Amino acid sequence: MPLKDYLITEEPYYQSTGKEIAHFEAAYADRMPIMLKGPTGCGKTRFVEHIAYRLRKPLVTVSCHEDMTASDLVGRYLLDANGTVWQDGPLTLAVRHGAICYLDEIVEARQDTTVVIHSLTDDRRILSLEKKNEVVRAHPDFQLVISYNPGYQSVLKDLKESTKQRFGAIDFSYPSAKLEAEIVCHESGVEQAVADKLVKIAERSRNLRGHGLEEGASTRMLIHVGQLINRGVPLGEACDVALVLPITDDPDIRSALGSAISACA
Ligand SMILES: Nc1ncnc2c1ncn2[C@@H]1O[C@H](COP(=O)(O)OP(=O)(O)OP(=O)(O)O)[C@@H](O)[C@H]1O
Repeated sequence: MPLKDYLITEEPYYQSTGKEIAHFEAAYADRMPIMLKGPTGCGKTRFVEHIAYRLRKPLVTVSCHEDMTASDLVGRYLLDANGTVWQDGPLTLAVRHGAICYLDEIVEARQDTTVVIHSLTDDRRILSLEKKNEVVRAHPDFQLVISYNPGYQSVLKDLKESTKQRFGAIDFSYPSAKLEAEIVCHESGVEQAVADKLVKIAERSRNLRGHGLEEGASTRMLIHVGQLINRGVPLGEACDVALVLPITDDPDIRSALGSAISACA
């Protein structure tokens, strides 16, 4: 099994927040490409890990960035003692061997990269390795999943309509307060009462979105705060280190967050 290192053998902890598991599994039955939409740190990656485990499929994850080229995805010739050898990139690996390929923040990647996925995400289901002069037909189990944060997009940096329209989409947002507190307890080890406070603080920070903050505190940030508290750092200081300072440099917003923290602590 060439992709055995990519199989998730232990069930990743995931709290479902709606019908996302059923919708994904229905889409997977037809290998429909899926886009996970939502803010940073709200559980998209954890969800796809959980789904890959449920479906018993290997998961190949690629974090996209602006310097990423098509070759980083599909592969390239490398020099070795015997001359040049072809090395499959992560996408080609997934296509050949039937993994779920998760392209995180694909909009960050250059246009030539996004175009590579077009022939894979319509009924052709093929990947052209132009440098190798090979066309790879997707394994029947292959599925493409991308993530997309609508908050970050601008006219200059957005997926082309012809890319978007190849995907079904599942919306993610922060979990309800009760669920989010449960997640923070589970992931950081803090008590319920502390997790409840952190979730209240996060809610207040999310209300500042569009009023000086690009995004409010994510579930991931709350877990970081909880982890510091678990190491003996007082709540206010933990919030400073893992929430206020990373999220903004604006003194007014820092002070607004500080007041929210004092009110909830
Ligand atoms: N529904 C959930 N069930 C379990 N854990 C969750 C859930 N939502 C968030 N988490 C926790 O929050 C952390 C951050 O979530 P995750 O890495 O999945 O975010 P993301 O949406 O993929 O972020 P990014 O867009 O920045 O990659 C996870 O490692 C996990 O600990």
